Parts: sequence; C-alpha cells; structure tokens
Amino acid sequence: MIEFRSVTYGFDDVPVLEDLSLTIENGEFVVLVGPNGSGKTTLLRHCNGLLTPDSGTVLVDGTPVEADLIAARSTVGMVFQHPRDQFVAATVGTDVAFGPENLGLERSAIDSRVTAALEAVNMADREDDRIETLSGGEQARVAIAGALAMKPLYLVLDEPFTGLDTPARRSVRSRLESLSDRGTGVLLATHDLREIRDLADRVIGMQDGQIIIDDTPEQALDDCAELATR
Ligand SMILES: Nc1ncnc2c1ncn2[C@@H]1O[C@H](COP(=O)(O)OP(=O)(O)OP(=O)(O)O)[C@@H](O)[C@H]1O
Repeated sequence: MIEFRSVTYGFDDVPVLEDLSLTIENGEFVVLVGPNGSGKTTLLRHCNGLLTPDSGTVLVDGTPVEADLIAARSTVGMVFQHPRDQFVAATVGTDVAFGPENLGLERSAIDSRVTAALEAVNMADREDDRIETLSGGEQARVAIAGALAMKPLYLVLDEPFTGLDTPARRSVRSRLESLSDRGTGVLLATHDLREIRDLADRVIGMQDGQIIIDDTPEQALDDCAELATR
C-alpha cells in the first residue's frame, strides 16, 4: 500500500500539494489526471523519495519513505516522462542491469532479472542494442524494463505515452496491461484518459495540488475527460 497522509509540499514556498491524502492498494491500477501544473509529477515523485513532504508523510507498505529509501525504491519503480532522463548506460542490457547491480546481487541473479524484465516488455532480443538506436516506443519499454528489474510491487509512470506514435502507445499499453494482470500495482499520470481508462481500477483527478475526483473510471469519466483536456 502507498499512503499519503496530509502531505503538503511547495517549491520555493509556493504550495503545490496541499494537505493531500491518498491510499493506493496493492495491485490497483490508478490513473492520475489533471491540468498542467496541477501537481501530478510532484505527487509521483513523493512515492519513492525523490521529493520529501514539507509536512505530512508518505508510507510504502507502512514504512515512511524517508526512513528506508532503498526499500522504497525497490518497492516502487519509477518511469520518468522522458525515458532518456533515466538511462545510465549505452546498451539496453547494461542499462536494465544497473538497478539490480546496485542491490549487490550475484551475476546470475542480475542476468535472470534482466532477461525477465526485457521479456516482460517484449524486448528480449534487443539486449545488446545501443539505446540511441531505439525508437521512442522501444526506449519507453526499456525504461519500464529498468524499473521492473528491481521487481517492484508498484510501477509509477509519468505520462508514458507522451511523444509516442500509435503503435508504440499500443505496445506500452499492452505491456502495462499484462503487468497489471500479474499483480503489479500501477500509478500512471496521463493527459489522455481515453488511452487507459479501460485498464484502470480507479481515476484520481487533481487540480491545484488537491484531489478533486477519486472514483471508478466509469463514474469519473465525464469530469476527468474535461479536466484532462483543459
Ligand atoms: N523544480 C521545480 N521548481 C519550481 N517549481 C516547480 C518545479 N517543478 C514543478 N514546479 C511547479 O509545481 C507545480 C506543479 O508541477 P507538476 O509538474 O507537479 O504538475 P503536473 O500536473 O505534473 O503538470 P504537467 O501536466 O504539465 O506535467 C507547477 O506550478 C510547476 O511550475
């Protein structure tokens, strides 16, 4: 469970999240929508300690994130809006291996995690490719594989469809669907709710750093469609 308890956060004293409380259960597929600047990225970055609340607490499986950053980052995998921001190595396989290597695992365990993560995103045959040679959709899938190699319970994705063409969007979407089917929790921010609404268990709508909608996709759809296009 990821739990926000009365979280307030601001940049340079300008409030962005205001007394925000939210609970995401294991295995839930939650979509976060809201206009530009409503605080979606700021919320996501609290889930694994990239940002720390000014007041309030974020807990992952009952432990405050800042009390055990390594555990939080193993439990919550983060996929940034621009995959290039998160690559640390030149080739697909070495990049995906980076996280497990930092956990200090044996080589054989690292290799099997890399293989499984690349299989999960349908990129197993591209392990030796240089990242710069991949399409945008392939890079997005490698970024997801990098997070999966940490065997996270939750995957947090910030606008994973941005800049992708239709086949790439479909491919990322279907990877997320199968991960969710296998029990990985997903928290995903998007501007395009239509893309993902039939995968979601729940839709959260944000405005001005606060949650203004928290409902099933069916019930939230009308309000969120309007929010997402503002
Ligand atoms: N590093 C930063 N320094 C100062 N202000 C920031 C910083 N990052 C974000 N902000 C401000 O915080 C507010 C919320 O930004 P955030 O990126 O969380 O919104 P968002 O809902 O993800 O927006 P978008 O849909 O455009 O990505 C905005 O007003 C933004 O300008």
